[in-house]
Amino acid sequence: MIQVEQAKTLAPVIASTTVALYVSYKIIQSLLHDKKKFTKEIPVPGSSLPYVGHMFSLGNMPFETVSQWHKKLGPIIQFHMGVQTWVSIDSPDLAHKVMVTNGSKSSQRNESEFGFNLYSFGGKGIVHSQPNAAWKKARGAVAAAIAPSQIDLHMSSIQNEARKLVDILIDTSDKTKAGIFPFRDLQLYIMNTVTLIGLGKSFPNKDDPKFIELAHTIDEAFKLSGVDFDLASYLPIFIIYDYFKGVRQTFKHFVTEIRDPIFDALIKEAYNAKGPNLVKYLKENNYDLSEEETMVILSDIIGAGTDTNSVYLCWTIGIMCHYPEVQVKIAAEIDNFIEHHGRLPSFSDRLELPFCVSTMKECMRYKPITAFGIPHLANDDIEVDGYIIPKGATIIPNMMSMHKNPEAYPDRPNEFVPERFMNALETSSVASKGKVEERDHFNFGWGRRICPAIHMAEVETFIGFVELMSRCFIEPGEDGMPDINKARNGGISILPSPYKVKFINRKN
Ligand code: HEM
Repeated sequence: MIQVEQAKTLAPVIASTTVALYVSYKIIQSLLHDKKKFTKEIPVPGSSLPYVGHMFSLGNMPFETVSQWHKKLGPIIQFHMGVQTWVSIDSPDLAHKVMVTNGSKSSQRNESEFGFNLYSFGGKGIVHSQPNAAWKKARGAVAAAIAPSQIDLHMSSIQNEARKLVDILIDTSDKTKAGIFPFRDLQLYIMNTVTLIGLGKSFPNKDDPKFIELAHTIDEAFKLSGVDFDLASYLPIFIIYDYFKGVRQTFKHFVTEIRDPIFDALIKEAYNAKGPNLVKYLKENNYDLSEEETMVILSDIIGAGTDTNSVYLCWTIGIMCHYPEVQVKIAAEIDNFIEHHGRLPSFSDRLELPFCVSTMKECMRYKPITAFGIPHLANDDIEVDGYIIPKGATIIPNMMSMHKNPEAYPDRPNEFVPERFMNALETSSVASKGKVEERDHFNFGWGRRICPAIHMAEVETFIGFVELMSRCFIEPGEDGMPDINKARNGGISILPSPYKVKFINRKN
C-alpha cells in the first residue's frame, strides 16, 4: 500500500523530469544542429595521404601550391602537416579578424624542438617565445631601443653604409662585363645597419671573415628552423629517426658551439663599443634581462632583421631593371629634391618623393618577402565568419596570394603598378596600426606579433634605395633581363632567382 502511494506521488515527478530532460535534450540538439548549420567546413585540398597528410603535396615551392589551393577553394583552407593542422588565409579582412580581433586566441607560436627549445632556451627572446610577461618585456625593450628617436641617432652611419654599398655596386659593375648579382652586397649593407644599431659595430666588406661567419650563422639558423629539420614535430615517428640521425645533436651543436660563442663575443664587444647601441640601451635602462635573454634577443634581431630587408632590396632591383621609365621618374624626383635642398633626401623627407615611396610599397606588394610570415598558433577555438579554426591549429597568412587578392587590390592585382599607393603614402608602420582596409600591404604580419621593427626596416631600405637611384641606372647584364617570375624557396623567405644586372653611374 505504502509502495503504491509512493509510486503515485513519484509518478508526476518522474513524468515532469522526463519531459524536462527531453526538452533540454531537444534544445541542446537544436543548438548543436544550429551551430552545425551555421558552421561552414574549412575546405581541405584533395591531395592528402594517411599519416603525412599534405606534407609531400606541398612541393618545392609551398607558397605556390598553397596559392593554387586558395584559387580553387577560397580565402581559408585547412591542410594537414602530419599530426598538425594548418589553416591558411589569403583574405586580409579574414586574417585581420583572426589575428587582430581574436588576438588573445591566435598569438601563440609553435613550440618546435630547434626554435623554441634550443635556439631560444625554452621560449626566451621574442620570435619563438609565447606571448607571456617575459615576451612583453623583451618586445617592449626592443621597441623602445629601436624607436624613431633611437634610429635617428644612427642616421648618418646608415647613410654612410648606403654610400659604401652604392660605391661597391658601381665599382664591381664597371669591372664585370656580365653584370653582378647584388645579394651579398645588400646583405652586408643591411647587416651593417642592424649591427650598428644593435651592437655599435659594422663589417668592412663582404669578404671579412667575421661577416661571413655571422651571415653563415644566420643562414644556418634559418635552415635549421625549416620543416625538413623538424620532422619530429610533424611526424612523431621521426623521433626515432631523429635519434639515429643525430638531428638533435646537430641542433645542440649549432646552438652551443656556433651561435652562443659568436653572440657572446659580440655582446661583450658591444658593451665597450663607442656610441649608443641596443645592448647598452637594454643595460642602461634596467630591463634586467638575463644573459640568455640578451643573447636570444640579439640573435632574433640580427636574424629577423638581415635577410628580410636584403631580400626586399634584391627583388626591388630586379623589378627596377624591367621598368627603366620608372627609374627615370624616381631619379627625376630625387634630382629635383637635391636641386632644392642641396642634399640627398632623408627618411623624414619621404613625402617629397611620392612616386618613389609608392613604387617602394608596390615592390613589396608585388613580390612579398616571406611565404607565410611567422606562423601563429590557436590556443583556443576561433569562430570567424561561420568557420571554426580548431584549438591547436597553426595559422598562416599566405603572403603570395593575399597580395594579389582582387578584393584588397581591385586595380590590376597581378600587375606591377608603381603609382598604386600614390594616395596612401603614410609609412607602413602607421598604416599597420589603422583599419585593415586602409593598410597598404601585409608583409609585416598581424596583431600582437606584428613585426616590431617596421620603422627601422623602412628607414634602412629607403636610405639604401634613394642612394642607389640618385647615382645609378640599373640595366640588364649580358644574360638579359632578370627573371622576376621565378622565385626560390628560402624557408621563411621567398628569394629571387639569381640574376645579373649592371649599375651604371648616372654621371657618365
Ligand atoms: C622588410 C623587412 C621585414 C619584414 C618583411 C618583416 C616581417 C616580419 C613578419 C611577417 C613577422 C611576423 C609577424 C607575425 O607573427 O604576424 C616579423 C616579426 C618580427 N620581426 Fe620583422 N620584418 C622585417 C624587418 C625586421 C627587422 C629590421 C627587424 C629587427 C631589426 C625585425 C625583427 C622582428 C622580430 C623580433 C619579430 C618577432 C615579433 C614577435 O614574435 O613578437 N624585423 N617580421
